[in-house]
Formats: sequence, C-alpha cells, structure tokens
Amino acid sequence: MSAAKGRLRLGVNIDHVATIRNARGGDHPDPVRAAFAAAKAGANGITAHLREDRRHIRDADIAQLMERLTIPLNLEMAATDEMLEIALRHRPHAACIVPERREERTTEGGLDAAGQDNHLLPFVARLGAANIRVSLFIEPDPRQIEAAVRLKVPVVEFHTGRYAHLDGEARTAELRRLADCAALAAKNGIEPHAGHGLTFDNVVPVAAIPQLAELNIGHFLVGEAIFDGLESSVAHMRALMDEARG
Ligand SMILES: CC(=O)[C@@H](O)[C@H](O)COP(=O)(O)O
Ligand SMILES: NCC(=O)COP(=O)(O)O
Repeated sequence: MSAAKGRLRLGVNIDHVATIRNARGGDHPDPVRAAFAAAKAGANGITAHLREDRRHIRDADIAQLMERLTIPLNLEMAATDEMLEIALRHRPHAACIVPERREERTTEGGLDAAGQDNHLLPFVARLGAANIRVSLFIEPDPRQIEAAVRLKVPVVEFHTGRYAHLDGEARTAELRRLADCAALAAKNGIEPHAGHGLTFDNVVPVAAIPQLAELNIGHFLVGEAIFDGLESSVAHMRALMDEARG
C-alpha cells in the first residue's frame, strides 16, 4: 500500500516527559508510562531522541522501551559511532538520523545530507543491514531529497520547525515547500514523514499533505498534557489528523 493511501500515522515523542523527570533526578514521570498512555490514546509509534548529553532520554529508557513497548519505537540519533552501537544493540523498528549540536536548545534545522553523503553512508548501510528502517531528518529542500535518494534511505522526515514559527504568506510558502517536497520524495520511492513544533493550531494543513505517512509530535503534547492529560491531548491530535485527511 502506498503511503498516500494509508492512514496518517502519529508518532508521539516522549523526550520531554524525561525532561520533567530529570529536573528532580528521580523516576517520575516515567517516559515508558507516557508511551503506554500515548499508545492507548491512538499513537501508532513512539519517538525518543537519545541525545549525546542525555539531557532528557537516557540509555535505560531506550532499554525499557524496547523491552516493554508493543508499538514501534523510532530512535532519533546523531550519526556518531556511539549512537550507531546503541541502535545496533537494541534494533528499534526505525532510526531517524538527526543533526545535533550540544549547545542547541532544540534541533534547529535539518541534517545537511547533501553536504555529508560520505559520512552518512556507513550509518545508513549498517542500520539498514540490521533491518532498522532508516530515516533522515532533513529540511524540505530538493537538494536534501536528492541526497536521500543517493543514500537509498526508505524514509525522510521533514523538519517543520520553520513552518511552525512562520506566519501569513511566509507560512503558506513554507507549507507549499513541504507539500512539493513530500510529493518529490514519494515520486522517488521514499516515504515522507514530518515533525517538529507541530501543535493543535498548526497541524491540520501539514496533515492534509496526502503523501505524508507519519507525523512525529512531542513537546506540544507533553505541555498540553499538564492541562488536559496526555491521553486526551494525544486523542485530540489524532482526531485533528484524521479530520485533515477527510
Ligand atoms: C529531532 C527532533 O525534532 C526531536 O527529537 C525534538 O528535537 C525533541 O528533542 P529536543 O527538544 O531535545 O530537540
Ligand atoms: N522529529 C520531531 C519530533 O519527534 C517531535 O518534535 P517536537 O514536537 O517535540 O518539536
């Protein structure tokens, strides 16, 4: 079945449950419990970003998620030897290679796949050989898609951070860029996903892009859970995505 005909999947990113836990150094709130709540409310998968500095998700969280989750885990990872070893040890369903800078507050942009094909190639090859579905977190930019084609990745995830922070005509132009790049990726046999900075207010136009197969959403859902509970927030996001697909 092509991505365009399937239901748009929701991957819930639980990183910032771990941020709250780590603020006190204990074990509450538990990201694995959050993953179960998200699954109950309609998440199709769980996303977790194991950063080099372990500021939120930690190695033990990945081990627990792999042991206990009944829905697929998408491990976000930098292209480093340490992360490759961890991914190969746990063999999650998917691994999304993301850019990472220790000083950044969050992932500020997409991976420059076009500028570092040679560096990425062994990571893509070794993850793929271990049956892990490899994705590249890139800007919606035809040059980056061309690099993804050269690297033969099955999936790309478009960084929607720019879209999320723009208004008016600039946002409309960015949405068009996302839609054109989703179509270009799909035309080249790559399954397009999207995520970063998506909220109840901005998700619908993105979810309506027919080629997109999956959205990964975290920070907003965890924040909204403070007011309305995680299950309710995830269920509402799920409903908005379904409405967008008519
Ligand atoms: C790669 C990505 O977009 C998400 O993992 C998101 O960045 C959450 O983690 P941070 O907030 O630490 O960037
Ligand atoms: N890859 C994007 C992601 O997992 C979630 O990003 P955000 O919703 O936490 O900004």
